Amino acid sequence: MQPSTSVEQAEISREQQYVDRVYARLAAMVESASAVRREGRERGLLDYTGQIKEEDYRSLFERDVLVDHAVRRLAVLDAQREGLVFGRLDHVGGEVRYVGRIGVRDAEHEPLVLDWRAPAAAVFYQATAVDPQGVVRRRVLRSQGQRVVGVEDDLLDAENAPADMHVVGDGALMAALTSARSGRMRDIVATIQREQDQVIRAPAPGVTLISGGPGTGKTVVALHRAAYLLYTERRRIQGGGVLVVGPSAVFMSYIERVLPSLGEHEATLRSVGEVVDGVVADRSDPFPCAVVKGSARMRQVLSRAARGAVPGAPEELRLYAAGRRLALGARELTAIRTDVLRRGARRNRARAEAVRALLGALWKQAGGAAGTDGAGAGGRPMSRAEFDQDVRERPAFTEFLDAWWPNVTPAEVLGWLADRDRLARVARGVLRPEEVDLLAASWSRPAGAAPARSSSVRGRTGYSVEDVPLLDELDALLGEPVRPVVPRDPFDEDGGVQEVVTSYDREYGRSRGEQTPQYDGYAHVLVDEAQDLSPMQWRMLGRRGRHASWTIVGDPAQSSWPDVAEAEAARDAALGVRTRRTFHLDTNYRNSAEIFELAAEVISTALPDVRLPRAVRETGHPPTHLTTGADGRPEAVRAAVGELLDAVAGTVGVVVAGHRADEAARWLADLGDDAAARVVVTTGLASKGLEYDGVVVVEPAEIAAESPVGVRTLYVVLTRATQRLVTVGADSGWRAALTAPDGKLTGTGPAGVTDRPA
Ligand SMILES: Nc1ncnc2c1ncn2[C@@H]1O[C@H](COP(=O)(O)OP(=O)(O)OP(=O)(O)O)[C@@H](O)[C@H]1O
Repeated sequence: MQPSTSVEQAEISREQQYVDRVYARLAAMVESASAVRREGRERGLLDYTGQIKEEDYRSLFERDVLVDHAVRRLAVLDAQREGLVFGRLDHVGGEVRYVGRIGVRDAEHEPLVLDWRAPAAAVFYQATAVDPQGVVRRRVLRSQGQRVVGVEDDLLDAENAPADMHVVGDGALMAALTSARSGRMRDIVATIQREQDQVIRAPAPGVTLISGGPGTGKTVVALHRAAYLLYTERRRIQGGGVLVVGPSAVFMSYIERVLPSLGEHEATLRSVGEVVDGVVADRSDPFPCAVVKGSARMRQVLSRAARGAVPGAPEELRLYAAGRRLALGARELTAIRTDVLRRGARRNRARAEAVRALLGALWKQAGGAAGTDGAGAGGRPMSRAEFDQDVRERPAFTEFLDAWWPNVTPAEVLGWLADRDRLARVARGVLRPEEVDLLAASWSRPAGAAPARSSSVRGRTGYSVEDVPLLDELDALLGEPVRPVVPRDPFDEDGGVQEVVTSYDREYGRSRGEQTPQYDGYAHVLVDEAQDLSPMQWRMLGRRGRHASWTIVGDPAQSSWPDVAEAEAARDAALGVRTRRTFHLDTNYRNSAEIFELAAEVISTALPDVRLPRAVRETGHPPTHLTTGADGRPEAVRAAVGELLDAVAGTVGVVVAGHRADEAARWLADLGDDAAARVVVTTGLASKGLEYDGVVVVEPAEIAAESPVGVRTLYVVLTRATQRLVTVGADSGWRAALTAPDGKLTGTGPAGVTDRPA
């Protein structure tokens, strides 16, 4: 049973034969789904003239079902070309099963490949040598395209292995972990570990909380869980959809291929700055301002702001009705507005109530309430209904109303708060004066600032990520304006027919790159890097998953949100009383043991009780520290990047404090095409969730100093590298200072570290 090259080649050829058979069958399945789609399209090419006949509707409906089914099928089949079959199980007694990204049956309906998510495939991930669960040998097939290039075996039950069974390969997991990173996350479907599989297959209802240190696979596991739930609960979940929320747009593009590679296209991926439909947040506020905007105290500020008078609104209503001059002054108008909105009414929904209150006040002034001298043109007393009708039709009233109680958008209300005095009034007793200054300044930035007036929340840029939950809160407080109900012809072009051809249109629309609409009532919400969410962000997400099941991924030790208790309270409010299931992952699959040792030392000093994961891989390359002096920084960084480009096959990340990002990009601008393709300059906060084969950390002390919880950000930064880590500092004091309890210098860096002057 010793591995040898020729034995391995023979095993690969044998597997290739099977894999070829599966691809041939897949081609036949694609052809038959394409034929169905063609037929559906042909049925749809009806030449309408005048009225549509009922049988045409039936035909359109059937076409829709056909196209819908065929298109979904093709999307699944098309996505699975690469490495379709990745696993094989040899059971006691000789039965062999193959596991793949999707299930494939032969023409007689016999299974050729089990879908990895099917219950029968679970054993592929769960069986171990201690508990083989009837499996003798587990084999992972490594492929490039449709070609099998390697096999990696685990012998789980030597006693039951037949004499002619070969066991080859060095282990699939190590091969996967040491392979070069491309800048896009890959799925791990072939090498999911047992404890990860338990999280992926946990029951759907309620809340699944996944914690674990850096690199423990939280993100990748959560994404596989989403694919698993879409498979096992397709009916429930497809109705509302899955929302996946991550920290940044860069992170979302880093993970965007994982679900499609698992055959799933149904999830909506949004960074936390893009959760509100149509709002594009293209920057983050500086830390002190972000902390105020994220705080739960903003609820009260916004609630007061949403109830305030519209700037420039008339302070008096004067009109002639019921034979009298009537007038309501500023105090009466304020009292009416306050009263209408006090009862929790949403401003844009409460216009009718405001009108009723105005009419009531005018009627009272006209003496109507006393029933004495309300009189029509001919001296006849006016009824209340006549009075109301009369007032409503007067231009003085309608013009007043449009100016006094217009529909207001969240963007407008946020814009009002750029006025410091107004903000100070609504924030009285809630925010400190210096906090008011920060916010007013952030909203009154001249160019690209949150616009003071716009027609809608949608389609605007210039907001910060921290503004987005505030806009969403205001949207909830203001409500959608009540629209007049226009009766619709159920068969008109824009109504009925559109409904009937939905799938056809959707498919056609997709090919033209159209966006699918956003749903607010998601069936499942997956939140990554949840430790960083502010209370206001939790409220925003809570509105999108009122009836959803949730998967929440986070690591408190990596948190950049200062008030953990406040954020947890907001999270608990968003999740309500749903059942919770918690999982903790303990193995760091990303970092080499040498690199993680340094990161562990840094975080343990700041958070002595932190539960650290175990890094499984040794490379023999401890981190290198370059001390540059004041002027040598650019040259040292360039040299370090050059060395890393030679040392690793994949990506190199250069991580700096926020204020150095532009200058660092300039240092590296002319390193050539290879560097342009593989090197990324990023900041501590922006590197969350990402990974690179080599990492250069520039001035770690500056990253740690960026916020009161900057040491946690530095911990994040020090855990981004898979293979090599270099730090560059003007002096070497940062290590001693960071790892010294109470800020005292210890004089020595962590063990196993190579020091070098640059
Ligand atoms: N079972 C596995 N097989 C192969 N690779 C794995 C496995 N589990 C995790 N990995 C790899 O480990 C790396 C870290 O995974 P991931 O980014 O999901 O970790 P994380 O816990 O979210 O990290 P962080 O908290 O630092 O963002 C990724 O490259 C991932 O593909």
